[in-house]
Amino acid sequence: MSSPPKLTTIPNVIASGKWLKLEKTTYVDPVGNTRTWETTKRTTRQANAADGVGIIALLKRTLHKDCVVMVKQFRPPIGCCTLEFPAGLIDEGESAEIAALRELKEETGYKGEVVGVTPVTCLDPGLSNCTTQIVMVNINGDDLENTNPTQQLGDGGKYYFLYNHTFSYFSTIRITLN
Ligand SMILES: Nc1nc(=O)[nH]c2c1ncn2[C@H]1C[C@H](O)[C@@H](COP(=O)(O)OP(=O)(O)O)O1
Repeated sequence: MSSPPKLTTIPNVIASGKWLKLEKTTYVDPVGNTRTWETTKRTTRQANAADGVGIIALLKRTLHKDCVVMVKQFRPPIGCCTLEFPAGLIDEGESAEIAALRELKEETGYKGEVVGVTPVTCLDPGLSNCTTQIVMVNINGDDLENTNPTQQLGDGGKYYFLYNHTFSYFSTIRITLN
């Protein structure tokens, strides 16, 4: 089976904010028609890295069933709380693995160990060029450092808001696996 031709695209910025921009992307389709597509992009993208990581973290404790660690948090675009895998943007100079362990510590308080990482994937390519790597992490729940995990939410931006509503807006949920 032959692979589809790589298309040349020309972006034209329609609107730009601190975190996101909206572009009109012009491209020529495989039969020669010039078309456009409305595309959102993150302004924070680092060279040679995915935009962010999603973390599938397994909490392992002696005499307990394993748990998947998730976070409940308020998400402004949908105006309500979601139950999600811990996740976050990759900072400048970070690998996906380092970003995953940092975000897991910040959002749940757990110290983890990376056991796997996926290739870069695009979760909503009809909307955005935004990319993610899923990082698989094990948490040794018997480790003293992991017996009383405390979130490390900063005191700026959304976290200031979250600090005052910690329980209802950002909490760790453990789902037991059978
Ligand atoms: N689209 C966004 N709009 C904002 O107003 N602010 C945003 C957007 N995307 C990210 N951010 C800000 C909010 C946080 O202060 C930082 C980092 O978020 P991070 O924790 O890495 O990622 P999520 O948990 O997935 O929000 O970026």
